[in-house]
Amino acid sequence: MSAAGSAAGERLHVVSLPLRTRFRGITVREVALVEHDGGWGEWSPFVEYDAATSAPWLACAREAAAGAWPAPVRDAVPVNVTVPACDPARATQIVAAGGCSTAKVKVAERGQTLADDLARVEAVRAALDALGPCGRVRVDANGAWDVDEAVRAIALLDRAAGGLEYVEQPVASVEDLARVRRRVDVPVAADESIRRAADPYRVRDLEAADVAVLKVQPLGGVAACLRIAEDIGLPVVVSSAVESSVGIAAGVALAAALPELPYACGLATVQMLAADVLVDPMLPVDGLLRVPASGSLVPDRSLLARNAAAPDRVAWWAERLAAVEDL
Ligand SMILES: O=C(O)CCC(=O)c1ccccc1C(=O)O
Ligand SMILES: [Mg+2]
Repeated sequence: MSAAGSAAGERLHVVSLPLRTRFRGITVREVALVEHDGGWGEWSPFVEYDAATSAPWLACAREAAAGAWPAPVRDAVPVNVTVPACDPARATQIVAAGGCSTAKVKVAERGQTLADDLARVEAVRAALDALGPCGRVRVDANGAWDVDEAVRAIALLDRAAGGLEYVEQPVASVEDLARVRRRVDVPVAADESIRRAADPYRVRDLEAADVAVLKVQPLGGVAACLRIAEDIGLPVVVSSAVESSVGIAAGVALAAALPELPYACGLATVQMLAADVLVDPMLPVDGLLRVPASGSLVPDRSLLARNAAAPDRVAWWAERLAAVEDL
């Protein structure tokens, strides 16, 4: 069995979900699901994260399991297809299968060149145009460029995309983000500068971004993100950490509760998984994710069993949970 006991009647179920295409250097996404009093939440900090980094992710899972999400103001959330740093032929397939008119393309991956990124973005633009007239392309560099590299790459990618909707985290530091923003016409989105920062509001104070990307787990849950959204004064894109459908439901709850949602959200990532924990997974139809009426979702027992992680991994997650609780 994949369950391990923990504090106060909480149970942890660890599953190992294969990815269809390598992403962030991983081919399997290991996630823990927290069950408490009939409620469920996902706790899935990446395996390399330490206890302190993993703590807000646990707060998000417990908020979900407690059924403590705010009421939605919309019944569907527009989403983007996510294109890993793959070859152009694979990118074409992913966009065609995704059925979303907005694509987010990973760029600046270690070991690849700008020419690789340009070829991928050109393929994505062509695949979107084959789907319909309103295709949008955004790119995410995960902070990999320096300022000069970013300025040059953004100009070329903007051309290859036939216009970029925005560039996400082109450089690592918030100071550099502000420098890039002053040198390019393409809007700049902040991701790591918010979710990994001691102070997410420096992005606002330095006028470093046009868009705030919020991920519910690293930022401590739906209520915490709603507060950040209100205070940061930027349009928000809710994005996933490549979660099972249970984790995606938390992102959907945030996106559904935001007063304004001007951009497609990065919540279609169940498309990247070859297995999931719900019989009816959180997959978009025509670029829209339906907001579930019941809020937090209950995983299917047989899918939990089928995708259960190995016993040594279950033990590792139980220890990890104990380490977060000892903080
Ligand atoms: O936003 C998306 O389209 C998908 C989610 C995504 O890109 C992501 C997933 C896991 C970890 C980091 C990131 C990221 O946005 O950098
Ligand atoms: Mg990002």
